[in-house]
Amino acid sequence: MPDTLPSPRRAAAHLLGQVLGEGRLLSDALGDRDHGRMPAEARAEAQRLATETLRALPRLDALIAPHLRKAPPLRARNVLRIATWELAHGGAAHGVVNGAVDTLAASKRTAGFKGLANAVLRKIADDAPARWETLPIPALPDWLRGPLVEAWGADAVAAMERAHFAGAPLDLTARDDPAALAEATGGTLLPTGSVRLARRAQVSALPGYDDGRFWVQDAAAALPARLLGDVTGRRVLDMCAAPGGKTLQLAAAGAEVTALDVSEARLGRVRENLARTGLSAAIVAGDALAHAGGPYDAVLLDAPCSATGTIRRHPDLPHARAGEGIADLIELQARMLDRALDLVAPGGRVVYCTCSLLPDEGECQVEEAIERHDGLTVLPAEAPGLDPDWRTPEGGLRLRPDAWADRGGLDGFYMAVLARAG
Ligand SMILES: C[S@@+](CC[C@H](N)C(=O)[O-])C[C@H]1O[C@@H](n2cnc3c(N)ncnc32)[C@H](O)[C@@H]1O
Repeated sequence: MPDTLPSPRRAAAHLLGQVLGEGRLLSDALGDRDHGRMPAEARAEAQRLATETLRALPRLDALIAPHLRKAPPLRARNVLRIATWELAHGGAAHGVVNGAVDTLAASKRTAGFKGLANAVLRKIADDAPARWETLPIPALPDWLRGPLVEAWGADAVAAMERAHFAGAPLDLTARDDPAALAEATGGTLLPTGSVRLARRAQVSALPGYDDGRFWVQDAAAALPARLLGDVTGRRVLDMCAAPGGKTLQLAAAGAEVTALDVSEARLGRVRENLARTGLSAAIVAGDALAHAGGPYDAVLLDAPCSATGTIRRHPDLPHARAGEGIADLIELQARMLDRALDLVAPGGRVVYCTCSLLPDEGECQVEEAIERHDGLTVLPAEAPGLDPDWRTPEGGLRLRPDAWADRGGLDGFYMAVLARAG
């Protein structure tokens, strides 16, 4: 990027190029130094444009395609996609078209497409808002759709795709008083104890942020720590802790927490979160497979996974990835679960969880662990507000994005409470 700071539209086009051209996750591209130089508001707007464009990509391409004889290169196509999203969502034609033309003009590589963009976008502006709702809900790519249809059926996957397209509300976990947080923020207190805000909000401007009264955490992601029950004074290992949502919950509930993670950089986020909330935990940087502490009264293993349960928030994921690496993650999850069972004291509990929609990273891991370990049992999951529909045959909980559709959905998650023989 040049010395002058890019407009949010140009920065959004760059982010799209990183995801669709380079196969990078948006969260990684957002961490690039050049992006970090932009003012916070422009950064947030660029992220919003890139995220919503990725969420709607097939619809946008369907609106653009009839007006093109030949697809322009990716950079120019991404500018057209962003502008089309804006036009379909109430953007004034004049401003959006000029913005797209300026974005193309800012780079030698795209300047030649100014005239094309001007002509195409003017035509799209005429009918995009009316046609938008008539277009199909974007489908997941085949690499993910196939296994999900096999696991959950075609109707369930269609419902998940609707949930992905609808996006996610903003969920908060209260440090100490969920009802007071709901009142202060104008949010809804969910049956499981999270506070849900229907509208987008600048998190750091919400009441109680500076005093550390809450942290952002999806309602599904807030459940695994709750499944450990009363942890007051208990030694708990949070085995894959960063950025720390579950560490904060455990510390707020009175546990003596060890927050372990292999990523020193990500542990920086845990430190920041602990400092803001005034909570404490022992932070350990290291590989969970080599961790030699303990024994612990309980272990929470939020294992690295495909993150396919978070597509509502991260619609870049199915575009940046094509299922590569999942087999390695499944093997790592099994080894980590074995390690967690070694580190917990006899009679202690291990909560295993992943934010994945794939049974291979959830239900199957627990079934296979039970076959590998004599005396290992699955305890019934207990926490306020659990829906009976979430319970699975092997004793865990399966949460899908299409759950709680009338309340705004949930991230996809799997979790189970395992007890080592005493
Ligand atoms: C799903 S995220 C954890 C989210 C976290 N529990 C929370 O609630 O904020 C998975 C984490 O596993 C960490 N990780 C990956 N491999 C690891 C390993 N071998 N040992 C320890 N941590 C690891 C990653 O750095 C990442 O922070």
